Amino acid sequence: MTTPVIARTRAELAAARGTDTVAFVPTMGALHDGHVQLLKHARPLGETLVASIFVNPTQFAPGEDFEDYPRTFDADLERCAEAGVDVVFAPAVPTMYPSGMVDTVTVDPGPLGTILEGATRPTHFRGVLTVVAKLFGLVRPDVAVFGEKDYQQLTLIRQMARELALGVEVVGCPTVREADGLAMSSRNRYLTGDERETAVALSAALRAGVAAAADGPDAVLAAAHAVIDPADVDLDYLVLTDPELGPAVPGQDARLLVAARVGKPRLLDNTGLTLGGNQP
Ligand SMILES: Nc1ncnc2c1ncn2[C@@H]1O[C@H](COP(=O)(O)OP(=O)(O)OP(=O)(O)O)[C@@H](O)[C@H]1O
Ligand SMILES: CC(C)(CO)[C@@H](O)C(=O)[O-]
Ligand code: BAL
Repeated sequence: MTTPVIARTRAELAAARGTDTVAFVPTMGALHDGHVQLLKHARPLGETLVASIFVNPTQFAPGEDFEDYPRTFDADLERCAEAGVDVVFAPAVPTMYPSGMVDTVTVDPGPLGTILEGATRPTHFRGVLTVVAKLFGLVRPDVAVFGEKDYQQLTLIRQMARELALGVEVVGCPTVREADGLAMSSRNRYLTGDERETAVALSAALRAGVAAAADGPDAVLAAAHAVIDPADVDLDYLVLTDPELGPAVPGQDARLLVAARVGKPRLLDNTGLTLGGNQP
């Protein structure tokens, strides 16, 4: 087991990073087995493995859970050590935002940032992409690993790295689930016992959609909707797209994405599938 170096400042990070190739896993902490899987996936992808733990204020809108977001630094450090992390970058807010939260240059996520999550959280992806761009600038990774659980985020970060030529290879990692199918998420700890049982409907809906894939897009959506009881689950969206989040095409690979509030937390899940049906 390694003991990670903890870097709090930009100078400490630069010293700890060294000159070897770097694989990087950005997180907001409250680490669970999903994060550990990302770290294990990233471990062989660089000589040095850097994880960041930073609850980024600019991706939370006023009234969202920035203050309440779980912070479990000591336990996170143990999980990082077990997963072979060399450097944990855990900056304070002014280290990431030296001028305060008033950066005049930010990353515009473009049209993809306004749909799905972006329709409900209109400032979210600007905050995510801006902090990820800053983290890339500070950590200077060769490879960065993100979870498919946040599929729209992964898609946007890939697009940013490609279109802004950031020189970072963005790698996606499959969603890690609880035994009953619920996607692991730091916010699952907000669920009460009853809500935890209800929350399994999201992954069950995705499985029902996948089981109907051969019958085409309408059948997928009908099967998935049939699993969700609107009395318990406050559904935000349940949609079928192509893998780039454009319109789904019969006969081709697709993505089925769901977001819903179950009690306090807003939960996300998604899956890949191949649609039956005739191509137009
Ligand atoms: N169940 C999971 N499987 C795979 N990757 C995951 C999972 N949960 C989170 N990740 C990934 O971990 C990285 C850090 O995510 P973050 O720290 O926001 O955790 P989270 O569990 O998604 O938290 P939240 O509950 O706030 O959405 C992201 O790339 C995210 O997609
Ligand atoms: C990518 C990220 C670390 C940026 O704050 C965050 O959105 C997350 O943990 O998914
Ligand atoms: N993993 C998503 C981070 C957020 O909801 O702010």
